[in-house]
Amino acid sequence: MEHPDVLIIGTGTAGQSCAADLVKAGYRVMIVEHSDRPGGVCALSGCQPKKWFYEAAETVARSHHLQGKGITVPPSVSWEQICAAKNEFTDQVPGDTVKNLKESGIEFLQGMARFTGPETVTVNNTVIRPRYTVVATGAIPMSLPFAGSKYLASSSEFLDLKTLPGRLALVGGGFISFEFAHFAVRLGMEPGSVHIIETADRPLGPFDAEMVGYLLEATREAGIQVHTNHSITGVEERESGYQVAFESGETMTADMLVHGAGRIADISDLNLDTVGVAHSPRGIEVNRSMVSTNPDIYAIGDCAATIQLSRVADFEAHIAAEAIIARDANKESPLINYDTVPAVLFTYPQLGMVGKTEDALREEQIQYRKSSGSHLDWPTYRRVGMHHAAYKILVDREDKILGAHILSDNVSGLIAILRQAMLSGTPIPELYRNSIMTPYPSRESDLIYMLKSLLD
Ligand SMILES: Cc1cc2nc3c(=O)[nH]c(=O)nc-3n(C[C@H](O)[C@H](O)[C@H](O)COP(=O)(O)OP(=O)(O)OC[C@H]3O[C@@H](n4cnc5c(N)ncnc54)[C@H](O)[C@@H]3O)c2cc1C
Ligand SMILES: NC(=O)c1ccc[n+]([C@@H]2O[C@H](COP(=O)([O-])OP(=O)(O)OC[C@H]3O[C@@H](n4cnc5c(N)ncnc54)[C@H](O)[C@@H]3O)[C@@H](O)[C@H]2O)c1
Repeated sequence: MEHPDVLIIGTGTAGQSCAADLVKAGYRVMIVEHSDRPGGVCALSGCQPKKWFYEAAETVARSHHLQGKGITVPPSVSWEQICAAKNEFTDQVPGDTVKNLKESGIEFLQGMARFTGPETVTVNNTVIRPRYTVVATGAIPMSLPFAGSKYLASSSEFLDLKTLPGRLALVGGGFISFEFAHFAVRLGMEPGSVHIIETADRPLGPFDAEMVGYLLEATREAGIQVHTNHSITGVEERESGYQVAFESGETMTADMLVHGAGRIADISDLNLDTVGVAHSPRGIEVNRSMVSTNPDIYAIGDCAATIQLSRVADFEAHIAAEAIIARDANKESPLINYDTVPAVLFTYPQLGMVGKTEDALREEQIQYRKSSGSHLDWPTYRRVGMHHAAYKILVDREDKILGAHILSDNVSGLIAILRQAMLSGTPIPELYRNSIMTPYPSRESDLIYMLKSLLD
């Protein structure tokens, strides 16, 4: 029997961050991983690898916009080279992960972890009785309710393709489908051959509806077909390709179908019911210190019923580690706050947001003022030939930001500034004044144009 202070299940970004904090604080930490490729989704098949495709796609898209503005021949693309560069990165991840864990003094155990008693976890034949367990098992594509869903490839399989298919249908109109569709049409697929199939009446539910509308214009202009209100009833493999049947009676044929219809917590094999950990299809229920309904078991990252983003997973990991340390020291637990979680969709243009959408403010009957603009023809966008850029900033009665939404070719800088203003409660007049002396001309120096109408 092993008796670590803390057992962490999963070596993704959440598990690694939590383990690093706890070992630094002097805890005996053991981490378990069942995959023969430790390191987690973000590094191996999510945020990082997809960015290799995004960067090349951005260059292609931008060069097309710049035709007639100095670019005469848009670049030609090698999918194979992008994959090789991406694989050079991902191939290092499993080895580096284990090496870093061990060098930091974290005990690494290969195997599938399961709760086998009220206070025990078993990995292979090793029984572990930790003081605390942190579940960081991530998420997997959710199972879909139609016949033939087995024909859908996962996002990881798509990122490992040797060549792009002739016709591609992405099932689900969320983050994964939009990002993949945008880079697939820039990296070799013919306009019109990429489809996004969304069951709801609009895609990208968490984003501001009006901003999504502007992104949809750019998406369609890039040659991507977006089908909303389309419920799949079945998929069949035919000689001509995969035939997708819809509730309406329509059909569509594609050479490849990819799952982009949501991911659910990877917790079904853990035996959570034996240890009294409440969970739902959204994941493990946690309080604001990441404690589950069992006080000795924490849940962080994609397996917790919170938000599935990498840096949210990391932040939750730090909160859980701090909460464990605080508990042992009889101090108050830290609490997480999700009010200013930023999200960026890596399409071209990118769509970024922080805080609330306009719909949410209306629904919650929160009074607000807004400054917004679309199809911006500021020099920033004229220079790069982008005519879909848009923004929306929502403020309360005290001039503090409630939500900010940007559609641009590089949104992260602006979203980070607006998020900092939210965190520090900076009122608009002060943010405007601080933003005058910004490096100029840049995306960020345009902020004063966005804020000006809010000064009245
Ligand atoms: C295609 C794609 C693109 C993405 N892009 C972005 C992005 O641009 N920005 C962003 O913020 N987020 C992005 N995300 C989301 C981000 O990847 C996740 O939020 C993040 O990886 C979650 O980390 P995690 O540590 O919670 O889980 P994971 O990284 O999934 O790690 C969980 C680990 O636990 C292991 N495990 C599971 N069960 C057990 C068990 N019983 N015993 C032992 N080990 C177990 C798994 O094998 C895995 O290694 C993307 C996701 C995908 C799929
Ligand atoms: N840039 C980023 O930060 C980034 C990129 C990729 C993924 N992610 C994370 O990974 C998570 C999973 O991504 P995702 O794109 O799979 O999910 P998602 O939750 O973003 O979108 C899923 C979409 O699929 C739709 N859907 C559900 N069932 C369907 C069906 N049967 N047919 C058609 N449509 C259906 C939903 O209505 C929804 O719009 C995201 O929620 C996000 O948190 C983040």
